[in-house]
Amino acid sequence: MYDVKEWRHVFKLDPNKEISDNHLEKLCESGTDAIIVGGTDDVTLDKVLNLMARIRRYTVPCVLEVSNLESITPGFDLYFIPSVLNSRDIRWFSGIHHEAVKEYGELMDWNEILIEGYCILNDNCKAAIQTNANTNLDDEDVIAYAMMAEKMFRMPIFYMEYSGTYGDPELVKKVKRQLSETRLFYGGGIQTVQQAKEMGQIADVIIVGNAIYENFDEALKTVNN
Ligand SMILES: CC(C)=CCC/C(C)=C/CC/C(C)=C/CC/C(C)=C/CC/C(C)=C/CC/C(C)=C/CC/C(C)=C/COP(=O)(O)OP(=O)(O)O
Ligand SMILES: O=P(O)(O)OC[C@@H](O)CO
Ligand SMILES: [Mg+2]
Repeated sequence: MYDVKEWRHVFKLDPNKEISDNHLEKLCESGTDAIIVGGTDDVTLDKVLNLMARIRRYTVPCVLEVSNLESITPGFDLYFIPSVLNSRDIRWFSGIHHEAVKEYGELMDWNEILIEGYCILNDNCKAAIQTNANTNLDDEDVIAYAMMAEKMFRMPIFYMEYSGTYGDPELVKKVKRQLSETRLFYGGGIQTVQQAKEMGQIADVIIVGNAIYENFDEALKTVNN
């Protein structure tokens, strides 16, 4: 199922973290809609290739969320390219992307590439620090970024990224009301079934990341809620 419009739940696996074969099998066969491979720290080609090969034993769609140019490899079903709308540094919005397209544009299969308009909302997360994101945003600011993603840039995905901390369901609701075409991805701090239910009822897709490494049994239960 490679159509993100059909997705409700995704696990995000960090190539820089260990996962046992047993846990990986349970995630891949859980009924989740896809596995995203992505992270911020030490994402190397070797680690990405290793994780991709292990996920490839299963039929679940497998997506690379590109975090640097060095670790891009063929073999994934889809490629998600983050573009950080609230970065203070244009490199993370379009700069690296421009370099990449200049170098590899002719080789890229645009049918398998989706741009994610990221709005990073947790000041302390690694992605916010790396991209120098302005997280000092009120609700109207976030809604404006969502509208830009959909109406101005026609991005297929608007990603509310609270990485490591649970976000504000009321704000996610307000953003959801603004979007009709662009899919709303919510990620951050989902550790329990209750949280998955709450955000899953609002956002189009919820992403569960760190809980996989911190509380595996609870993370697994977040599917189908
Ligand atoms: C060979 C082949 C098949 C080619 C495919 C062609 C292709 C896809 C080419 C790419 C073209 C392109 C436009 C590339 C641009 C690439 C790029 C590097 C863009 C910048 C990405 C970016 C803005 C990264 C910033 C960080 C970020 C937003 C990361 C997202 C992931 C994230 C937030 C993870 C959570 O962090 P985590 O590490 O889990 O944190 P904790 O440890 O605290 O949990
Ligand atoms: O790791 P957590 O906090 O679950 O966040 C998931 C994902 O949005 C990270 O990019
Ligand atoms: Mg993480």
